[in-house]
Amino acid sequence: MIFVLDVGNTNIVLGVYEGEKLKYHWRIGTDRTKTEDEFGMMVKQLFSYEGLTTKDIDGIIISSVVPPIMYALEKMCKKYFNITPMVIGPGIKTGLNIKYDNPKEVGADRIVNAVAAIDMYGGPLIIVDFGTATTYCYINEEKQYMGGAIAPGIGISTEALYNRASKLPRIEIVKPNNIIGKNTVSAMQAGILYGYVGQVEGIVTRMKAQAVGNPKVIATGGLAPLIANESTMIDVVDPFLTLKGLQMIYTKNLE
Ligand SMILES: Nc1ncnc2c1ncn2[C@@H]1O[C@H](COP(=O)(O)OP(=O)(O)O)[C@@H](O)[C@H]1O
Ligand SMILES: CC(C)(COP(=O)(O)O)[C@@H](O)C(=O)NCCC(=O)O
Ligand SMILES: [K+]
Repeated sequence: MIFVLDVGNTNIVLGVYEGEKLKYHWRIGTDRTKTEDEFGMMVKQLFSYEGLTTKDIDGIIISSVVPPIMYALEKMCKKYFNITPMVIGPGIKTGLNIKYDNPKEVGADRIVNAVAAIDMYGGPLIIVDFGTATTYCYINEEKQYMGGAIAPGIGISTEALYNRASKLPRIEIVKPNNIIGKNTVSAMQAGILYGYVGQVEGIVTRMKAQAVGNPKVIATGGLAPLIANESTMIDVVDPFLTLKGLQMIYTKNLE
């Protein structure tokens, strides 16, 4: 079995694949202060809850957009699994043709998502990832990664709102009963949810206007289901797109 880790700015999503099947998955906070031993104990506990041990794992692959956490994570892999992990970056084949000014600048999560989505859905594609940031990636009909857009994510935008406006509370991001809010909480929920739906529709419409063919729109990330429920523009929600891409890239790099 292989162990895959997707390190985002808010959460680390971990998975165990047996062949092409995702057998287990977990989500933990991206704590930049944790040591290799703390990560090791956390992983051991998650594993043991499922009856797994570190000895069941033959290989590890990590994608990260948080460089400061990598020292502890890589050390954890060596100490507790006795495995040097593959890390998405220089030296790892992805097969992706990247048309960014500087291809090295593209976030590893965006690359991994693109690899998985191209394999599963072909091109053209628009991938929307609702993470700390909301990213939009356009993949053309020739399966080239053309670039995209990066916007502040739903969670951090909501945080900015209550941090900067004294009378606005911290709220849960859920669908309100009405677009016309009758109290502060539901007015904020309406603004955030429908504001985001509008952003997605606005950006996707503009990207589609430039695209050749009709790109399929794939959504992933923590809050994807909530937004997808409110919009007909999202064709597929795939919460495990990044984990799938990691499994595929691992296999590609074994030969
Ligand atoms: N299952 C969930 N339910 C509700 N909110 C979530 C869930 N998972 C993540 N979030 C929220 O979505 C935002 C992005 O999370 P995530 O997709 O894990 O981001 P990243 O990949 O940047 O770490 C965060 O604000 C987080 O609090
Ligand atoms: C845009 C991101 C911050 C998204 O990260 P996330 O929301 O998943 O934590 C990340 O992909 C990143 O740091 N990218 C580098 C810049 C770029 O892709 O152009
Ligand atoms: K992510």
